[in-house]
Amino acid sequence: MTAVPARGGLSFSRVSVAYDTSRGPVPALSEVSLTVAPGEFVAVVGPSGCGKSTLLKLAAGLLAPSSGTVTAGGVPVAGPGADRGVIFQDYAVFPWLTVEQNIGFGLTLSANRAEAREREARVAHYLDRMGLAEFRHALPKTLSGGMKQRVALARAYVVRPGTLLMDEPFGALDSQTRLAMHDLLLGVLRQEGTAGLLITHSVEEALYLAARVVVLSARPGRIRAVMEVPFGRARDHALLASPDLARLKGEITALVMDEYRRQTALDRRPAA
Ligand SMILES: Nc1ncnc2c1ncn2[C@@H]1O[C@H](COP(=O)(O)OP(=O)(O)OP(=O)(O)O)[C@@H](O)[C@H]1O
Repeated sequence: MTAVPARGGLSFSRVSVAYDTSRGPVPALSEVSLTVAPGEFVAVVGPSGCGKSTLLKLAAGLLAPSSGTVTAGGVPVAGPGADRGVIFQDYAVFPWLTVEQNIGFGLTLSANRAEAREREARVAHYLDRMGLAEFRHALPKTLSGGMKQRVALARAYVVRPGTLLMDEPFGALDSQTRLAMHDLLLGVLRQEGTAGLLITHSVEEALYLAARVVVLSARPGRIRAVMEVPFGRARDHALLASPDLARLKGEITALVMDEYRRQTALDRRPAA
């Protein structure tokens, strides 16, 4: 197969975020510098509350940094854009649209006749791959949580964004569906040359999907470690039983637990 061009990509340069609250500023990220190359998929792990979602919101253009710069595809992020597909953990689907209309939503506006045919084919492809073909005319309220999340994933994939931004997108899925969705994502990344940033609590998921795993420190999140994942691009389920994966999982889990303990100690400190 001819290699597809690598697309998308992100750059965070010395990015800090402090949220304004009634109790004063809450620092969430501190001096984070990270590059996701075009076509590269990077996972971020770290203790709860360390700033992972904040990092993703910056890339999505839903939040501006207090200092530092964020670019997507080489362009400064000034807000949300079609070049970035965002998937959150909470099945963000439109309740008044059918499954099929939800999946095709991002394609509707630009459709001329040739595009409309292409659009239908793409929507049908993802309805099928997500196991949702039978439910194409169903409204989201009639679907399980896991099915709604598959609709949200399909809606992001179908528009072929250069960069996918994913915040715990597989957390609510049963373990078999999760594995199937991992493989589908790997296929999308390979076929479309898509770059991405994945936030996950699962070190194993991070290692199975990503080229690099970033460990964030206790709040305010700093980069504690960046681990290269030495498994190449072709991943399969045999990897999950490999000693190499187990060793890396152990190393990364130890770092996350170390930061978790620091975070817990910080949270117990009386407010100044
Ligand atoms: N809108 C907000 N206003 C004030 N503080 C916020 C806001 N959003 C997040 N925070 C705080 O910023 C810190 C980082 O939050 P963030 O959601 O990025 O962490 P996280 O690593 O994604 O957490 P989790 O793994 O639990 O989802 C937390 O202390 C959180 O309470």
